[in-house]
Amino acid sequence: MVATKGFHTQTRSLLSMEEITDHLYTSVDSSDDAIISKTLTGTVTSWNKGAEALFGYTADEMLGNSILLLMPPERLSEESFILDLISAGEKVDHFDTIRLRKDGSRIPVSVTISPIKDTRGKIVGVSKIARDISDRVKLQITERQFAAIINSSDDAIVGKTLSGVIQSWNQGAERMFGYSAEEMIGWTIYVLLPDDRKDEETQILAKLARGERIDHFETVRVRKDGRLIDVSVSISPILDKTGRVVGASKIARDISLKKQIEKQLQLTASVFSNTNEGIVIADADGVIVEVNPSFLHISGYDRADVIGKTPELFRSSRHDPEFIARVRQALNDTGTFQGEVWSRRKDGSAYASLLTINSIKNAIDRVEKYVALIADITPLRAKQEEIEHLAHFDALTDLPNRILLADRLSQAMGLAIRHAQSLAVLYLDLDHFKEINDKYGHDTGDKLLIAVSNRMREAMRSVDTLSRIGGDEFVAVLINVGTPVECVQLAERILLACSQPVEVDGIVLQVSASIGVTMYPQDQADPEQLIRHADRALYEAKQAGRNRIHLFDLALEQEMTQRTLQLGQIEHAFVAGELALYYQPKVNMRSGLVFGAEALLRWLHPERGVVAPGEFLPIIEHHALECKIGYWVIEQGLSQLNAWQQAGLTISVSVNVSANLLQMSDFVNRLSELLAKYPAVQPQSLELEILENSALQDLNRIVSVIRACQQLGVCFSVDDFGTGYSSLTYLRRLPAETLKIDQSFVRDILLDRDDLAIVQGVIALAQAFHRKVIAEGVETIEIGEVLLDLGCDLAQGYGIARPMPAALLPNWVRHWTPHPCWRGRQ
Ligand SMILES: Nc1nc2c(ncn2[C@@H]2O[C@H](COP(=O)(O)OP(=O)(O)OP(=O)(O)O)[C@@H](O)[C@H]2O)c(=O)[nH]1
Repeated sequence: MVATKGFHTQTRSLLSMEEITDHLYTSVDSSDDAIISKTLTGTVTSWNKGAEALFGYTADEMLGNSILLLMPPERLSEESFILDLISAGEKVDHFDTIRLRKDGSRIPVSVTISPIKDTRGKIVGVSKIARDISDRVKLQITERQFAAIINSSDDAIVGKTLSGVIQSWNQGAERMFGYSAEEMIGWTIYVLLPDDRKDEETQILAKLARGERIDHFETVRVRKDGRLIDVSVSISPILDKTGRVVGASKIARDISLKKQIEKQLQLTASVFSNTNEGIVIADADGVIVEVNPSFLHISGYDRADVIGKTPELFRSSRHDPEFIARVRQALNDTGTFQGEVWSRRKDGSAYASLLTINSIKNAIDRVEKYVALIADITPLRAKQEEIEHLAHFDALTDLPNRILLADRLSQAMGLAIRHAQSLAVLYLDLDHFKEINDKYGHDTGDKLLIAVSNRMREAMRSVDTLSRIGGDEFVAVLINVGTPVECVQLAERILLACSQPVEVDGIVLQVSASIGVTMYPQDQADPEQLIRHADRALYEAKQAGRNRIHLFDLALEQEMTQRTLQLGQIEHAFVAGELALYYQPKVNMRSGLVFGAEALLRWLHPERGVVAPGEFLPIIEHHALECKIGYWVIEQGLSQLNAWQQAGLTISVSVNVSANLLQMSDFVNRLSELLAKYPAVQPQSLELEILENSALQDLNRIVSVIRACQQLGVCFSVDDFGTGYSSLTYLRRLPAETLKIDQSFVRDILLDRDDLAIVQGVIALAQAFHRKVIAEGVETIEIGEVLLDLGCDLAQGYGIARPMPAALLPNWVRHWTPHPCWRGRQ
C-alpha cells in the first residue's frame, strides 16, 4: 500500500484520476497477492483476482460477504484482534497466519493489513494484502527438519571451507569429537587430525578442490580429550551456483566399536586358524558347521568330509556307541563336557584327545551351537604310557618289575580266595650266572637273561606272571596250580626251559636255575611274605645243590615264627628281671655235709608262674640271648657265692654252661672278668656243669677251654653223664673233676637192673679215672641207700631238697640232717 501510495503520489500530476483508477485496478488485478478490502465490520468490499486465485472464491461470491469465511475456527479471534489494532490506526505488517480456502483447505498466508481512511482521515475500512507463503513455509519446515535431522544424527556432519575452516558443526560432531559448535565454528579442521595424519587433510582438500567426493574413507581422528577414534568419513564438495567448489560437507562416523569388533574377529579368526587345538563347531543338532585347520590336521579329514556330518564319524571303537549319547547328556545337564577321549582319524587309527565341549546359547537360553576343543594328547599319552611302562617293567627283559609283581600277586591272591584255588609263587635264580658274566662279559650276560626270560615266559601260561626282580632273579606267580605235585610240575617246565641251551652272539650257553616255591593259601602269608618264603625255599634249593625245585616248608616256617615270638618274650623277661636262679643243695649222704648247690634257672612268669628252663632254654640256643643269659647266670652264681660267704655259708655253687657259650672265643676272658668282679670268692667254689652231649661236639676245643678255665681255679663237672656216647678215650681226655650221673638212670635204679648196671659202671669209671661222682635225681631214701652201697656218697634230688630260692637255702642248710639210714651205712 505504501508502494501504491507512492505510485499514486508520483503519478498524480501526470495522469487523470480515472486513468489512475484504471491503472490501479489493473495493477491490483494483475497482482499475485490477494488484495482485499473490507469494512470495519468485516464485510468484503473488494476482492481482486489474486484473492480469487488464493482463496478459491470469486469476487461475486465474496463481495458483501463476511471476511470470516476465510477464518479457520481456531483463528476467529484473530479478526477482532486485528480490527482492534486497525481501529487504533495501526498497521499490521507481514502477519503470518492460516486462512481457509473455499475448498476447505488451509493455506499459509502473510497478511499486511492497513486501515482505509476517508478524506477526513476517518477509518472507514481495512485493506488487506495476503500472500501465499506455502512455499516459504514448506522451505522453512524442510530446513527445520533438515536441521533437526542433522542435529539428531549420531554422525558428525561438518561443513568447512576449502581451506579447512569449519562452518557448521552438528551435535553429532560435538558428541564424537568433544568440541562444541562454538568452539569449532571458524576454527580449523586440522585440530582433529593426529600429528601423523596431518597431510591426509591436505590430500582431501586437494581432491575436493577437483570436485571429487571421498566415500567411506576410514581413518583416525583425535578427540578434544586426546583420545583417538576410528572414523569413516564421506566428504562432498559444496558448489556455488556457478559450479565452483566453495567448501565441503563432511560426514564422519565413529567406527571405533566396529574396528574393535573387527579386531576381535580378526583375532578370533586367527586363533581359530592358528591354534594347535582342533576346533569343531556344531549346530544344536550336532551337525558340524565349521572346523579349523588344526582339527583337519589332527583328524586327517578334509573339510568337505566333515561339514554336515555328526561327531559319530570320529567315534573310536574304544568308546561304545552310547558314548556320544553320554556326552550329549552331560551337555544337556551342565552345558559342558570335558574328558579324555579316543577318536578315530580318517585312516582309522585312534588318537587320544582332551575334549572340551561348550554349548553356546542364544538370548532365549536355547542352545544354538556347540564348540568342541580337541587337544591331541596322543604324544603325551604315549609319553605317559612309556613312563608308566618304565615304572612297572624291567628295562632289560620287559618283564613286570617288583612293583607290578606286587600288584599282580595281590590280585591273584584275591582271585585265588574267591575261586577257592591255589596259586604258587616261584622265586627263581640262575645258577652260577656270575660265571657267564665273568667269562663272556656283561653284554652277553644281558642277552642270556633276555633269552632265558623269553624261554621261561613261553613255558608259562598266559595267565601267569613272570617278573624280573633284579640281576638273575625272577619271580613267577602261577595261578590255579592245583595240588603241590601239579605245582611242582609247572615249576619243572620252567626249570627245563631255563636249562635249554641258548645261542647268544654265536656262543651256545647253557645255565640251570634253582627255584623256591610256596603256595597260597596253604602258606597264609601276605604278598611280601610269600615272596620271602619262596626266596627261603630257593636258598634251600641252592644249598641242596642247585638246578632243582624246593618247596617252602610251612611247618618249619611256622616254628620259626613261633621261635621269633618266643625269643622276644624271653628277651623281655630277661630285661624285666623275670629270670631267677633257684638253688638245689648237693650233699654228702654219708657225712651229712651240704657242700654245694646247683644254680637252676627259672622264669618267674607273671602269668604262667615258675617256668622250668627246659621250656625256654632250647629256644634261645644259638641266639645271642643264649650267651647273654649264660654270662648272667655265671655272674648271678658268683654274686650269690659272695653273699653266702659273707653270711658264713661256705658251699660251692655250680652253674650250667652250654657248649655254645663255652666255645665263644672270649669265654675264658669273660669268665676271668666276672671272677675279678668278686675277688672274695674262691674260684674253686664255682663249678661249671657241661652237658656230656655238648662236650662231645668239638672235644679238642672244649678240652682246651676247660683247661684254661681250670687255670683260673674254676671246677667242672660233666652233667647227665651216661646219656652221651661216652667212651673211655673221651672220659680220659675230658679234664672235668666230677661226673654227674644222669637222673634218668638214678631214678629207676631200684626197678631197672640195666640202669643199676649203668650207675655202677659210671661209679666204677669215676673211681678208675680218679673223678668225683655225684648222682642227681635222688628222689627217695632207698635210692640214696643203694647209691651209698655202690660207693656214691654225693647226691642231689627231690629226696634231699627241691631247688629253692637263694634266700631259703641258708636256713635249709642249718636244719638239714641226712636220713638215719644213710648215716648208719658203712
Ligand atoms: N649281565 C647282567 N648281570 C647282572 C645283572 N644284574 C646283576 N648281574 C650279575 O648277576 C650275578 C648274580 O649272581 P648271583 O645270583 O649272586 O650268583 P650266581 O653266580 O648266579 O650263583 P648262584 O645264584 O649262587 O647259583 C652277579 O654277578 C651280578 O653282578 C644284569 O642286569 N645283567
